[in-house]
Amino acid sequence: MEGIDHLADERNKAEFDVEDMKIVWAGSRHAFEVSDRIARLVASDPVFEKSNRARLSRKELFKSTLRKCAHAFKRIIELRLNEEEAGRLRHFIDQPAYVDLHWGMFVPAIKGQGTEEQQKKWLSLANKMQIIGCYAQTELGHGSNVQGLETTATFDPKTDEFVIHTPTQTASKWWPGGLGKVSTHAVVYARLITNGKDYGIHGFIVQLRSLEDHSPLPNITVGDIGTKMGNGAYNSMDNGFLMFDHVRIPRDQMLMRLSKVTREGEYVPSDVPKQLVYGTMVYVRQTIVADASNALSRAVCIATRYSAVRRQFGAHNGGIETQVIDYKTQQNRLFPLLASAYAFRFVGEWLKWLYTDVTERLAASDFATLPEAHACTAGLKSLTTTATADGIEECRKLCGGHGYLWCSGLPELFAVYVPACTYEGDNVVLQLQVARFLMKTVAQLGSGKVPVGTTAYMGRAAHLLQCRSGVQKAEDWLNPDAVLEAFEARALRMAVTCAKNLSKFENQEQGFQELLADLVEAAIAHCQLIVVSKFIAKLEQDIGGKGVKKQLNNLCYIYALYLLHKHLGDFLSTNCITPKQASLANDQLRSLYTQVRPNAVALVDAFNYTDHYLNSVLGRYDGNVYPKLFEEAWKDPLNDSVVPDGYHEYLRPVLKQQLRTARL
Ligand SMILES: CCCCCCCCCC/C=C\CCCCCCCCCC(=O)SCCNC(=O)CCNC(=O)[C@H](O)C(C)(C)COP(=O)(O)OP(=O)(O)OC[C@H]1O[C@@H](n2cnc3c(N)ncnc32)[C@H](O)[C@@H]1OP(=O)(O)O
Ligand SMILES: Cc1cc2nc3c(=O)[nH]c(=O)nc-3n(C[C@H](O)[C@H](O)[C@H](O)COP(=O)(O)OP(=O)(O)OC[C@H]3O[C@@H](n4cnc5c(N)ncnc54)[C@H](O)[C@@H]3O)c2cc1C
Repeated sequence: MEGIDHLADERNKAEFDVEDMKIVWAGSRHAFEVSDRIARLVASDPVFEKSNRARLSRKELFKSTLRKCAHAFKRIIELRLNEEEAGRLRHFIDQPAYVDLHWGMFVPAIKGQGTEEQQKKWLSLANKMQIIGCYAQTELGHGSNVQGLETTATFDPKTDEFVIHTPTQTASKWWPGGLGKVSTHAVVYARLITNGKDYGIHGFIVQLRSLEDHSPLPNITVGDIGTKMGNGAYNSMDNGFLMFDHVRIPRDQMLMRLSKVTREGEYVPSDVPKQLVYGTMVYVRQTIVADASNALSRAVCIATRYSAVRRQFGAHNGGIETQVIDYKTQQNRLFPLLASAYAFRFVGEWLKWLYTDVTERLAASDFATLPEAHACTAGLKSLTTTATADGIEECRKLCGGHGYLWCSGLPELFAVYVPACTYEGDNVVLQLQVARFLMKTVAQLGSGKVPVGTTAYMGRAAHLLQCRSGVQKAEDWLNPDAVLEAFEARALRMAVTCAKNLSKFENQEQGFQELLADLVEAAIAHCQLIVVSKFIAKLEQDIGGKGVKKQLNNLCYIYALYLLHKHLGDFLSTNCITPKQASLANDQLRSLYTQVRPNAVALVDAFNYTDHYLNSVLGRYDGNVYPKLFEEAWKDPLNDSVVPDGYHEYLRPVLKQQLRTARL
């Protein structure tokens, strides 16, 4: 059956041009061409083989990761790949590795927080990978509470050095990726102490290992924190621990673009917001949002193709059974995830723009949009990673029993992805940042300060607090104004209710702690509004290609109406819509599922994933699932021999014993 396209019928049903949709998904023709070329390059290179990852021991997996990274770097140089191409190469190699932290956090931290001189010195080494760095912030005792970090950097004016020290066990650095076995250097976050005064958390470049033989430098204890969830998965990464025993570094290894310490030990505070020390996290959160659509689309691609291949029930007299994708329950679980993948793609594009915009403003000493950029990156990182992790698990269930097999690609994808809900800020902690931002914005309403950007809708409070939805028939839910008004009114009313409840407390912080759960829900409502509004804004752009806009339109309203259905309690209890209007939204949703159904396989083909990247028997492009499941099963080490190891020691005696007992 090799070579037959089992999904050909599905592909023939499509009502739009897949090639055009591929360009929309990639962001531009150029981005598509780069991705396509690099994906094929990776798929055809045997060093990047990954189908056996589950069967490797941790040590073998780690070594194979080192090999892949070294080979990738060699190819980057040989082929003179630019930054964009190198990024795609790392993406399609699809194996978490120290390079992620080196390029994704160490280098950006130096760029963002280092002086020009420091950048010149350290980036020239880091860019050639003559040093490899990680981002050592989290400690055993504190991760979310950055202000609670305990590691100290005490200035010694006698020697013009900082003394980096781990005063307690809980102060040990714990978790940094790339730290355990690879990094030669780290940006270490520590409390800066000079002239006996603690000035809070600052970044320092610290060498950890010898550049000659890789052994830890004196007074440094470093190692890997141990195996993490799942086979393969994130275990290719050497998340590490690190302790300092009065390690000395020159003063000029404090990252001094923001605040400084002089030769005399005087602390010169930053003349820009001190929160810029958190800038690397804002950058990475933005990349995590962009990446959410990759992970979710991958799971959705697998579940959609398999749902079209898989048949259950519906046959009489041995006839052909129903494709499971035709069940409305399957559609109601799958299509909102398909729509979310597209929604996250577009909100990711927008967030990238916002990040670039705030960076340019900061360079021009305009700090006005920093709080919004922080709130958006934090809130959207939280929203998209939670939905993606849950979505991958839902896709596994959508594939029935076979989804539980490692070779479905879904268990490993889940295990790799789920820590995104925790790293770079726990998702609840991040939504609470959004909530604080919203409470401030609500408090300023009526003060003359006009809310802008993603909170601009709050400026229309007079209308949004009392409006009633005008939806009268199901199709009215396809009106962008009706959808936006419902989402805006819900978000605003939830935020205002929280603010009112907060005002009943004498102590605002105590009130905030008491209302945490409601505040998180208000923050989520605000973030969902952002995603819906950016999807609608995308549809207002000039999108060409046969039938493409129609499909995106359907997906946009599936995303919005599914959220409305899922959070019906919010919409009803805030009186934004009536039960009748909710029921009309459901009718519209079902109709949209019917319209998406013939296009579903083509909509996931538009992601343009190679079989290598998907690494899934169930998600194969050709849909040839069953013979390939057998092939994979035969490859399992347990099937190397017909009679298993241990038979003579442990099985035979039991069987013989039973035989004797049975004879008695
Ligand atoms: C060989 C081939 C190579 C090819 C190339 C490869 C290319 C690869 C590229 C890869 C690219 C990217 C990949 C990246 C991979 C990532 C892998 C993930 C790794 C994960 C790393 C980590 O987890 S690092 C650790 C992260 N830690 C956290 O996130 C901690 C969470 N906590 C916090 O962020 C904060 O402390 C807090 C937000 C919770 C705030 O705490 P607190 O209430 O104590 O507040 P503060 O007193 O500290 O501050 C209060 C005011 O500051 C505002 N604030 C807070 N944070 C920010 C911010 N980030 N920006 C701006 N403002 C901020 C806050 O709002 C308060 O403001 P006011 O209310 O106005 O006072
Ligand atoms: C795979 C992985 C890779 C990582 N890589 C790095 C790295 O490279 N560098 C680095 O420095 N760190 C790294 N980390 C650490 C990561 O950033 C932290 O784990 C993360 O910030 C969460 O902090 P925590 O572990 O202290 O969680 P905690 O804060 O202890 O969270 C525990 C629970 O408490 C809740 N909670 C905490 N505070 C509050 C609050 N104020 N209000 C309400 N609820 C609260 C949380 O919601 C959560 O449910 C990594 C972590 C993982 C899992």
